[in-house]
Amino acid sequence: MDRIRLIGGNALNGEIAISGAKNAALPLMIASLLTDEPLVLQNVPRLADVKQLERILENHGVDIAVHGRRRGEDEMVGQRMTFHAADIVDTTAPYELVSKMRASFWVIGPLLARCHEARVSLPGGCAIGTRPVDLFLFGLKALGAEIDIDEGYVVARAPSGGLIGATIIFPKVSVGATHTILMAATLAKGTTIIENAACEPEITNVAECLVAMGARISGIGTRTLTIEGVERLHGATVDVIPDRIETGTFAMATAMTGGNVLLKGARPEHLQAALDILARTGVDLTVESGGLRVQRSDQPILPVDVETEPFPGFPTDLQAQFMALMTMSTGTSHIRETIFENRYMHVAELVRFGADISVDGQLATIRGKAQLKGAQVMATDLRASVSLVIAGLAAKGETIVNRIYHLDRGFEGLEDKLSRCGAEIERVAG
Ligand SMILES: CC(=O)N[C@H]1[C@@H](OP(=O)(O)OP(=O)(O)OC[C@H]2O[C@@H](n3ccc(=O)[nH]c3=O)[C@H](O)[C@@H]2O)O[C@H](CO)[C@@H](O)[C@@H]1O
Ligand SMILES: C=C(OP(=O)(O)O)C(=O)O
Repeated sequence: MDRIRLIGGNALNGEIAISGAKNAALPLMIASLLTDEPLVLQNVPRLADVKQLERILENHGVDIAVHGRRRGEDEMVGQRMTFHAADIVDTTAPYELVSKMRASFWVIGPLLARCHEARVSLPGGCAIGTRPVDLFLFGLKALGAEIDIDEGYVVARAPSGGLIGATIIFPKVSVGATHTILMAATLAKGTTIIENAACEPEITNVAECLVAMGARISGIGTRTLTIEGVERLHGATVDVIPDRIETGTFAMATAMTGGNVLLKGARPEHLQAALDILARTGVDLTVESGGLRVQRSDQPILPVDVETEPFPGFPTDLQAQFMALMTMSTGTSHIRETIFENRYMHVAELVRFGADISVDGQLATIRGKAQLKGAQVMATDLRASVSLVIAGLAAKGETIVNRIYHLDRGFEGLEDKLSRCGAEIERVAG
Protein backbone atom coordinates (compact mmCIF):
# COMPACT_ATOMS: atom_id res chain seq x y z
CA MET A 1 0.00 0.00 0.00
CA ASP A 2 1.32 3.47 -0.89
CA ARG A 3 2.54 5.77 1.87
CA ILE A 4 3.50 9.42 2.07
CA ARG A 5 6.91 10.28 3.45
CA LEU A 6 7.64 13.84 4.43
CA ILE A 7 10.29 15.82 6.25
CA GLY A 8 8.75 18.68 8.17
CA GLY A 9 10.05 22.13 8.84
CA ASN A 10 9.93 23.93 5.48
CA ALA A 11 7.76 27.02 5.17
CA LEU A 12 5.32 26.93 2.24
CA ASN A 13 5.91 29.63 -0.37
CA GLY A 14 4.46 30.03 -3.85
CA GLU A 15 1.16 29.41 -5.59
CA ILE A 16 -1.34 26.56 -5.47
CA ALA A 17 -4.10 26.23 -8.07
CA ILE A 18 -7.30 25.13 -6.35
CA SER A 19 -9.00 22.19 -8.07
CA GLY A 20 -12.67 21.69 -8.81
CA ALA A 21 -14.68 20.63 -5.75
CA LYS A 22 -15.18 16.88 -5.29
CA ASN A 23 -18.43 17.46 -3.43
CA ALA A 24 -19.82 19.54 -6.31
CA ALA A 25 -18.45 17.42 -9.17
CA LEU A 26 -20.08 14.24 -7.84
CA PRO A 27 -23.71 15.49 -7.69
CA LEU A 28 -23.22 17.39 -10.96
CA MET A 29 -22.19 14.14 -12.63
CA ILE A 30 -25.28 12.46 -11.14
CA ALA A 31 -27.49 15.23 -12.55
CA SER A 32 -26.60 13.95 -16.03
CA LEU A 33 -28.99 11.03 -15.39
CA LEU A 34 -31.91 13.46 -15.58
CA THR A 35 -31.65 14.13 -19.32
CA ASP A 36 -31.10 12.24 -22.57
CA GLU A 37 -28.94 15.13 -23.81
CA PRO A 38 -25.21 15.57 -23.00
CA LEU A 39 -24.19 17.44 -19.84
CA VAL A 40 -20.72 19.01 -20.15
CA LEU A 41 -18.85 19.65 -16.92
CA GLN A 42 -15.71 21.79 -16.82
CA ASN A 43 -13.06 21.78 -14.10
CA VAL A 44 -13.77 18.23 -12.93
CA PRO A 45 -10.95 17.12 -10.58
CA ARG A 46 -9.01 13.91 -11.21
CA LEU A 47 -9.94 11.95 -8.10
CA ALA A 48 -10.62 8.35 -7.15
CA ASP A 49 -14.21 9.28 -6.19
CA VAL A 50 -14.81 10.78 -9.64
CA LYS A 51 -13.48 7.59 -11.26
CA GLN A 52 -15.67 5.47 -9.02
CA LEU A 53 -18.77 7.48 -9.90
CA GLU A 54 -17.88 7.18 -13.60
CA ARG A 55 -18.09 3.37 -13.16
CA ILE A 56 -21.49 3.68 -11.48
CA LEU A 57 -22.87 6.00 -14.16
CA GLU A 58 -21.50 3.79 -16.94
CA ASN A 59 -23.34 0.87 -15.37
CA HIS A 60 -26.57 2.87 -15.79
CA GLY A 61 -25.69 3.44 -19.46
CA VAL A 62 -24.08 6.90 -19.35
CA ASP A 63 -21.50 7.57 -22.10
CA ILE A 64 -18.57 9.48 -20.66
CA ALA A 65 -15.90 11.36 -22.59
CA VAL A 66 -12.92 13.32 -21.25
CA HIS A 67 -11.67 16.31 -23.28
CA GLY A 68 -8.92 18.89 -22.49
CA ARG A 69 -6.54 17.99 -19.70
CA ARG A 70 -3.81 20.58 -19.41
CA ARG A 71 -3.31 24.30 -19.76
CA GLY A 72 0.29 25.43 -20.35
CA GLU A 73 3.41 23.51 -19.41
CA ASP A 74 3.03 22.78 -15.76
CA GLU A 75 -0.36 24.08 -14.71
CA MET A 76 -2.97 21.37 -14.36
CA VAL A 77 -6.55 22.35 -14.94
CA GLY A 78 -9.57 20.21 -14.31
CA GLN A 79 -10.97 17.88 -16.88
CA ARG A 80 -13.73 18.87 -19.27
CA MET A 81 -16.07 15.91 -19.38
CA THR A 82 -19.27 15.01 -21.19
CA PHE A 83 -21.89 12.78 -19.58
CA HIS A 84 -24.53 11.52 -21.96
CA ALA A 85 -27.35 9.40 -20.53
CA ALA A 86 -29.22 8.88 -23.84
CA ASP A 87 -30.79 5.71 -22.44
CA ILE A 88 -30.78 4.40 -18.90
CA VAL A 89 -30.05 0.71 -19.42
CA ASP A 90 -30.05 -0.38 -15.75
CA THR A 91 -31.75 1.23 -12.76
CA THR A 92 -29.81 -0.85 -10.23
CA ALA A 93 -26.75 0.63 -8.49
CA PRO A 94 -24.98 -2.46 -7.14
CA TYR A 95 -23.35 -2.94 -3.74
CA GLU A 96 -19.85 -3.48 -5.20
CA LEU A 97 -19.91 0.04 -6.66
CA VAL A 98 -22.02 2.02 -4.19
CA SER A 99 -20.47 0.67 -0.98
CA LYS A 100 -17.23 2.54 -1.67
CA MET A 101 -18.67 6.03 -1.77
CA ARG A 102 -21.47 7.83 0.02
CA ALA A 103 -22.48 10.17 -2.82
CA SER A 104 -23.20 7.29 -5.20
CA PHE A 105 -26.43 6.66 -3.27
CA TRP A 106 -27.71 9.99 -4.59
CA VAL A 107 -28.38 8.43 -8.05
CA ILE A 108 -31.65 7.25 -6.49
CA GLY A 109 -33.21 10.71 -6.99
CA PRO A 110 -32.63 11.14 -10.75
CA LEU A 111 -33.26 7.44 -11.51
CA LEU A 112 -36.60 7.54 -9.76
CA ALA A 113 -37.55 10.83 -11.39
CA ARG A 114 -36.66 9.77 -14.92
CA CYS A 115 -37.25 5.98 -14.94
CA HIS A 116 -39.86 5.84 -12.14
CA GLU A 117 -37.88 3.06 -10.41
CA ALA A 118 -34.51 2.54 -8.77
CA ARG A 119 -32.74 -0.18 -6.80
CA VAL A 120 -29.74 1.29 -5.03
CA SER A 121 -27.47 -0.35 -2.48
CA LEU A 122 -27.19 1.33 0.90
CA PRO A 123 -24.07 3.55 0.72
CA GLY A 124 -20.50 3.56 2.06
CA GLY A 125 -18.18 6.57 2.37
CA CYS A 126 -15.92 7.90 5.10
CA ALA A 127 -16.38 6.07 8.42
CA ILE A 128 -17.21 9.17 10.43
CA GLY A 129 -20.53 8.13 11.93
CA THR A 130 -23.54 5.91 11.27
CA ARG A 131 -24.67 8.05 8.31
CA PRO A 132 -28.28 6.82 7.92
CA VAL A 133 -30.47 7.53 4.85
CA ASP A 134 -33.78 8.16 6.65
CA LEU A 135 -34.01 11.76 5.41
CA PHE A 136 -33.64 10.64 1.78
CA LEU A 137 -36.41 8.08 2.22
CA PHE A 138 -38.61 10.61 4.04
CA GLY A 139 -38.21 13.04 1.11
CA LEU A 140 -38.74 10.46 -1.63
CA LYS A 141 -41.84 9.07 0.11
CA ALA A 142 -43.23 12.62 0.33
CA LEU A 143 -42.86 12.80 -3.47
CA GLY A 144 -45.07 9.71 -3.69
CA ALA A 145 -42.41 6.97 -3.93
CA GLU A 146 -42.99 3.53 -2.46
CA ILE A 147 -39.87 2.34 -0.67
CA ASP A 148 -38.76 -1.13 0.44
CA ILE A 149 -35.46 -2.27 1.89
CA ASP A 150 -34.50 -5.58 0.31
CA GLU A 151 -31.22 -7.43 0.95
CA GLY A 152 -29.28 -4.22 1.61
CA TYR A 153 -30.89 -2.36 -1.28
CA VAL A 154 -33.34 0.52 -1.23
CA VAL A 155 -36.00 -0.37 -3.79
CA ALA A 156 -38.00 2.69 -4.82
CA ARG A 157 -40.97 3.00 -7.17
CA ALA A 158 -42.70 6.19 -8.28
CA PRO A 159 -46.49 6.33 -8.82
CA SER A 160 -47.47 5.31 -12.39
CA GLY A 161 -47.44 8.90 -13.70
CA GLY A 162 -44.16 9.76 -11.97
CA LEU A 163 -43.19 11.61 -8.78
CA ILE A 164 -45.57 14.22 -7.42
CA GLY A 165 -44.48 17.58 -5.97
CA ALA A 166 -44.86 18.06 -2.20
CA THR A 167 -43.75 20.22 0.70
CA ILE A 168 -40.88 18.57 2.54
CA ILE A 169 -39.69 19.96 5.84
CA PHE A 170 -36.42 18.25 6.69
CA PRO A 171 -36.06 17.77 10.47
CA LYS A 172 -32.27 18.08 10.06
CA VAL A 173 -30.05 19.74 7.46
CA SER A 174 -28.57 17.16 5.08
CA VAL A 175 -26.41 17.94 2.07
CA GLY A 176 -27.00 14.60 0.37
CA ALA A 177 -30.75 14.50 1.00
CA THR A 178 -31.09 18.06 -0.33
CA HIS A 179 -29.16 17.22 -3.53
CA THR A 180 -31.26 14.08 -4.04
CA ILE A 181 -34.70 15.57 -3.46
CA LEU A 182 -33.81 18.69 -5.44
CA MET A 183 -32.82 16.57 -8.45
CA ALA A 184 -35.84 14.30 -8.11
CA ALA A 185 -38.26 17.24 -7.85
CA THR A 186 -37.14 18.82 -11.12
CA LEU A 187 -39.11 16.17 -13.07
CA ALA A 188 -41.97 15.71 -10.56
CA LYS A 189 -45.49 16.86 -11.37
CA GLY A 190 -46.31 20.18 -9.71
CA THR A 191 -44.50 22.18 -7.05
CA THR A 192 -42.03 20.91 -4.45
CA ILE A 193 -40.95 23.04 -1.53
CA ILE A 194 -37.90 21.89 0.43
CA GLU A 195 -37.73 23.55 3.84
CA ASN A 196 -34.59 23.41 6.00
CA ALA A 197 -32.59 22.60 2.86
CA ALA A 198 -28.80 22.58 2.98
CA CYS A 199 -27.38 25.71 1.31
CA GLU A 200 -23.73 24.71 0.87
CA PRO A 201 -22.06 26.27 -2.22
CA GLU A 202 -22.10 22.78 -3.78
CA ILE A 203 -25.92 22.75 -3.57
CA THR A 204 -25.99 26.12 -5.32
CA ASN A 205 -23.65 24.79 -8.02
CA VAL A 206 -26.01 21.87 -8.64
CA ALA A 207 -29.18 24.01 -8.50
CA GLU A 208 -27.69 26.43 -11.04
CA CYS A 209 -26.72 23.49 -13.25
CA LEU A 210 -30.30 22.19 -13.08
CA VAL A 211 -31.62 25.63 -14.03
CA ALA A 212 -29.20 25.66 -17.01
CA MET A 213 -30.74 22.29 -17.94
CA GLY A 214 -34.24 23.80 -17.94
CA ALA A 215 -35.35 23.22 -14.33
CA ARG A 216 -37.45 25.86 -12.57
CA ILE A 217 -35.98 26.49 -9.13
CA SER A 218 -36.23 29.51 -6.84
CA GLY A 219 -34.65 30.23 -3.47
CA ILE A 220 -31.20 29.01 -4.60
CA GLY A 221 -28.65 29.69 -1.86
CA THR A 222 -31.33 29.81 0.88
CA ARG A 223 -32.84 27.25 3.28
CA THR A 224 -36.07 27.08 1.21
CA LEU A 225 -35.95 25.71 -2.31
CA THR A 226 -39.06 25.83 -4.51
CA ILE A 227 -39.09 23.62 -7.58
CA GLU A 228 -41.75 23.71 -10.30
CA GLY A 229 -41.52 20.34 -12.01
CA VAL A 230 -40.98 20.29 -15.79
CA GLU A 231 -41.65 17.58 -18.40
CA ARG A 232 -38.02 17.17 -19.42
CA LEU A 233 -34.55 18.63 -18.95
CA HIS A 234 -31.96 19.27 -21.65
CA GLY A 235 -28.17 19.39 -21.91
CA ALA A 236 -25.97 22.22 -20.59
CA THR A 237 -22.36 23.23 -19.97
CA VAL A 238 -21.48 23.98 -16.37
CA ASP A 239 -18.31 24.78 -14.35
CA VAL A 240 -17.52 22.89 -11.15
CA ILE A 241 -16.80 25.44 -8.39
CA PRO A 242 -13.33 25.54 -6.78
CA ASP A 243 -12.92 23.26 -3.79
CA ARG A 244 -13.46 25.24 -0.58
CA ILE A 245 -12.21 22.37 1.58
CA GLU A 246 -8.98 22.12 -0.40
CA THR A 247 -8.67 25.92 -0.08
CA GLY A 248 -9.12 25.80 3.69
CA THR A 249 -6.73 22.87 4.00
CA PHE A 250 -3.88 24.68 2.21
CA ALA A 251 -4.63 27.85 4.17
CA MET A 252 -4.24 25.90 7.41
CA ALA A 253 -1.11 24.17 6.14
CA THR A 254 0.46 27.57 5.40
CA ALA A 255 -0.62 28.83 8.81
CA MET A 256 1.09 25.84 10.43
CA THR A 257 4.39 25.95 8.53
CA GLY A 258 4.59 29.71 8.09
CA GLY A 259 5.19 31.15 4.62
CA ASN A 260 3.28 32.97 1.91
CA VAL A 261 1.01 31.12 -0.51
CA LEU A 262 -1.46 32.37 -3.13
CA LEU A 263 -4.40 29.97 -3.41
CA LYS A 264 -5.27 30.56 -7.04
CA GLY A 265 -8.93 30.57 -8.02
CA ALA A 266 -10.12 30.24 -4.40
CA ARG A 267 -13.57 31.70 -3.67
CA PRO A 268 -13.27 33.19 -0.13
CA GLU A 269 -17.04 33.71 0.15
CA HIS A 270 -17.44 29.91 0.08
CA LEU A 271 -15.52 29.50 3.34
CA GLN A 272 -15.91 32.83 5.09
CA ALA A 273 -16.58 31.29 8.53
CA ALA A 274 -13.36 29.27 8.35
CA LEU A 275 -11.38 32.29 7.13
CA ASP A 276 -12.74 34.44 9.97
CA ILE A 277 -11.55 31.80 12.45
CA LEU A 278 -8.16 31.55 10.75
CA ALA A 279 -7.74 35.32 10.89
CA ARG A 280 -8.39 35.17 14.64
CA THR A 281 -5.51 32.68 14.99
CA GLY A 282 -3.23 35.45 13.72
CA VAL A 283 -2.79 34.46 10.06
CA ASP A 284 -2.80 37.23 7.44
CA LEU A 285 -5.42 36.66 4.73
CA THR A 286 -5.72 38.93 1.70
CA VAL A 287 -8.26 38.58 -1.07
CA GLU A 288 -6.52 39.25 -4.41
CA SER A 289 -7.92 39.21 -7.93
CA GLY A 290 -6.23 35.84 -8.57
CA GLY A 291 -7.42 34.21 -5.35
CA LEU A 292 -6.62 34.23 -1.64
CA ARG A 293 -3.18 34.99 -0.18
CA VAL A 294 -2.29 33.35 3.14
CA GLN A 295 0.76 34.54 5.10
CA ARG A 296 2.33 33.88 8.46
CA SER A 297 5.89 34.81 9.38
CA ASP A 298 6.86 34.64 13.03
CA GLN A 299 3.61 35.68 14.67
CA PRO A 300 2.33 33.09 17.18
CA ILE A 301 -0.67 30.86 16.41
CA LEU A 302 -3.42 31.95 18.80
CA PRO A 303 -5.93 29.46 20.26
CA VAL A 304 -9.50 29.86 18.96
CA ASP A 305 -12.62 27.81 19.80
CA VAL A 306 -14.67 26.36 16.95
CA GLU A 307 -17.99 24.57 16.51
CA THR A 308 -18.79 22.79 13.24
CA GLU A 309 -22.09 23.73 11.59
CA PRO A 310 -23.90 23.44 8.27
CA PHE A 311 -23.05 26.20 5.78
CA PRO A 312 -22.53 29.12 6.30
CA GLY A 313 -20.92 27.89 9.55
CA PHE A 314 -17.49 26.31 10.02
CA PRO A 315 -17.42 23.10 7.89
CA THR A 316 -16.97 19.71 9.51
CA ASP A 317 -14.71 18.82 6.55
CA LEU A 318 -12.11 21.31 7.91
CA GLN A 319 -12.37 20.24 11.54
CA ALA A 320 -9.44 17.78 11.50
CA GLN A 321 -7.16 20.24 9.70
CA PHE A 322 -8.05 23.01 12.15
CA MET A 323 -7.33 20.68 15.04
CA ALA A 324 -3.87 20.04 13.58
CA LEU A 325 -3.30 23.80 13.53
CA MET A 326 -4.51 24.21 17.11
CA THR A 327 -2.00 21.62 18.36
CA MET A 328 0.63 24.34 17.76
CA SER A 329 -1.25 27.27 19.29
CA THR A 330 0.00 29.23 22.29
CA GLY A 331 -2.84 28.08 24.58
CA THR A 332 -5.90 25.86 25.01
CA SER A 333 -8.65 25.68 22.41
CA HIS A 334 -11.86 23.68 22.05
CA ILE A 335 -13.57 22.12 19.07
CA ARG A 336 -17.16 20.94 19.12
CA GLU A 337 -18.06 18.55 16.30
CA THR A 338 -21.82 18.78 15.88
CA ILE A 339 -22.35 17.18 12.43
CA PHE A 340 -20.92 13.65 12.72
CA GLU A 341 -20.82 11.61 15.92
CA ASN A 342 -17.53 9.85 15.18
CA ARG A 343 -15.29 12.37 13.48
CA TYR A 344 -12.35 12.41 15.89
CA MET A 345 -10.44 9.44 14.46
CA HIS A 346 -7.47 11.74 13.78
CA VAL A 347 -7.04 12.57 17.48
CA ALA A 348 -5.18 9.37 18.35
CA GLU A 349 -2.90 9.91 15.35
CA LEU A 350 -2.21 13.60 16.07
CA VAL A 351 -1.19 12.52 19.57
CA ARG A 352 1.62 10.47 17.95
CA PHE A 353 3.15 13.81 16.87
CA GLY A 354 3.22 14.81 20.54
CA ALA A 355 -0.04 16.76 20.45
CA ASP A 356 -1.99 17.12 23.70
CA ILE A 357 -5.67 16.50 22.95
CA SER A 358 -8.51 15.01 24.97
CA VAL A 359 -12.04 14.22 23.82
CA ASP A 360 -15.25 14.14 25.81
CA GLY A 361 -18.23 13.33 23.57
CA GLN A 362 -18.58 16.09 20.97
CA LEU A 363 -15.94 18.28 22.63
CA ALA A 364 -12.21 18.13 21.98
CA THR A 365 -9.76 20.10 24.11
CA ILE A 366 -6.43 20.92 22.51
CA ARG A 367 -3.55 22.19 24.60
CA GLY A 368 -1.16 23.79 22.14
CA LYS A 369 2.59 23.35 22.11
CA ALA A 370 5.28 24.98 20.04
CA GLN A 371 6.75 21.97 18.26
CA LEU A 372 5.37 18.69 16.95
CA LYS A 373 7.69 15.76 16.20
CA GLY A 374 7.46 13.57 13.08
CA ALA A 375 5.86 10.12 13.51
CA GLN A 376 4.42 7.06 11.75
CA VAL A 377 0.69 7.61 11.48
CA MET A 378 -2.31 5.95 9.89
CA ALA A 379 -4.89 7.76 7.76
CA THR A 380 -8.44 6.83 8.74
CA ASP A 381 -10.67 8.96 6.53
CA LEU A 382 -10.26 11.64 3.91
CA ARG A 383 -10.00 14.84 5.94
CA ALA A 384 -8.32 13.07 8.86
CA SER A 385 -5.64 11.91 6.42
CA VAL A 386 -4.84 15.38 5.22
CA SER A 387 -4.72 16.69 8.79
CA LEU A 388 -1.86 14.23 9.37
CA VAL A 389 -0.07 15.44 6.25
CA ILE A 390 -0.22 19.08 7.33
CA ALA A 391 0.83 18.19 10.88
CA GLY A 392 3.80 16.35 9.35
CA LEU A 393 4.73 19.43 7.29
CA ALA A 394 5.08 21.44 10.48
CA ALA A 395 6.64 18.69 12.61
CA LYS A 396 10.36 18.24 13.18
CA GLY A 397 11.86 15.27 11.33
CA GLU A 398 10.34 12.46 9.31
CA THR A 399 6.65 11.54 9.10
CA ILE A 400 5.19 8.53 7.34
CA VAL A 401 1.47 8.59 6.61
CA ASN A 402 0.15 5.09 5.96
CA ARG A 403 -3.06 4.03 4.16
CA ILE A 404 -3.23 7.11 1.98
CA TYR A 405 -5.81 5.85 -0.50
CA HIS A 406 -8.29 8.07 1.35
CA LEU A 407 -6.32 11.13 0.20
CA ASP A 408 -6.69 10.16 -3.45
CA ARG A 409 -10.47 10.24 -3.02
CA GLY A 410 -10.47 13.97 -2.41
CA PHE A 411 -7.16 15.79 -3.02
CA GLU A 412 -5.92 16.22 -6.58
CA GLY A 413 -2.12 16.22 -6.94
CA LEU A 414 -1.54 16.83 -3.23
CA GLU A 415 2.17 15.99 -3.08
CA ASP A 416 2.85 17.88 -6.31
CA LYS A 417 1.05 21.02 -5.13
CA LEU A 418 2.84 21.00 -1.77
CA SER A 419 6.31 20.18 -3.10
CA ARG A 420 6.09 23.06 -5.60
CA CYS A 421 5.72 25.31 -2.56
CA GLY A 422 8.85 23.92 -0.90
CA ALA A 423 7.52 20.97 1.09
CA GLU A 424 9.68 17.85 1.25
CA ILE A 425 7.04 15.25 0.48
CA GLU A 426 6.95 12.12 -1.64
CA ARG A 427 4.76 9.11 -2.27
CA VAL A 428 6.43 5.80 -1.52
CA ALA A 429 4.98 2.86 -3.42
CA GLY A 430 4.49 -0.54 -1.85
C1 LIG B 1 -19.99 13.89 -0.95
C2 LIG B 1 -20.33 14.98 -0.01
O1 LIG B 1 -20.79 16.05 -0.40
N1 LIG B 1 -20.10 14.74 1.28
C3 LIG B 1 -20.34 15.80 2.24
C4 LIG B 1 -21.78 15.74 2.70
O2 LIG B 1 -21.98 14.45 3.24
P1 LIG B 1 -23.47 13.96 3.53
O3 LIG B 1 -24.38 14.49 2.47
O4 LIG B 1 -23.38 12.50 3.73
O5 LIG B 1 -23.76 14.68 4.90
P2 LIG B 1 -25.17 15.14 5.47
O6 LIG B 1 -25.27 16.62 5.37
O7 LIG B 1 -26.24 14.32 4.87
O8 LIG B 1 -25.02 14.72 7.00
C5 LIG B 1 -25.27 15.62 8.06
C6 LIG B 1 -25.79 14.84 9.24
O9 LIG B 1 -27.09 14.35 8.93
C7 LIG B 1 -27.17 12.98 9.22
N2 LIG B 1 -28.13 12.36 8.30
C8 LIG B 1 -27.98 12.51 6.95
C9 LIG B 1 -28.85 11.90 6.09
C10 LIG B 1 -29.90 11.15 6.61
O10 LIG B 1 -30.73 10.58 5.88
N3 LIG B 1 -30.04 11.03 7.95
C11 LIG B 1 -29.16 11.63 8.82
O11 LIG B 1 -29.31 11.50 10.04
C12 LIG B 1 -25.74 12.47 9.02
O12 LIG B 1 -25.54 11.26 9.68
C13 LIG B 1 -24.95 13.62 9.62
O13 LIG B 1 -24.91 13.50 11.03
O14 LIG B 1 -22.01 16.76 3.68
C14 LIG B 1 -21.21 16.59 4.87
C15 LIG B 1 -21.60 17.68 5.85
O15 LIG B 1 -21.24 18.92 5.35
C16 LIG B 1 -19.73 16.62 4.51
O16 LIG B 1 -18.98 16.31 5.66
C17 LIG B 1 -19.40 15.62 3.42
O17 LIG B 1 -18.08 15.83 2.94
C1 LIG C 1 -16.91 12.94 4.28
C2 LIG C 1 -16.52 13.20 3.03
O1 LIG C 1 -16.87 12.50 1.94
P1 LIG C 1 -18.03 11.40 1.85
O2 LIG C 1 -19.30 12.12 2.19
O3 LIG C 1 -17.99 10.99 0.40
O4 LIG C 1 -17.69 10.29 2.78
C3 LIG C 1 -15.65 14.35 2.75
O5 LIG C 1 -15.60 14.79 1.57
O6 LIG C 1 -14.97 14.83 3.68
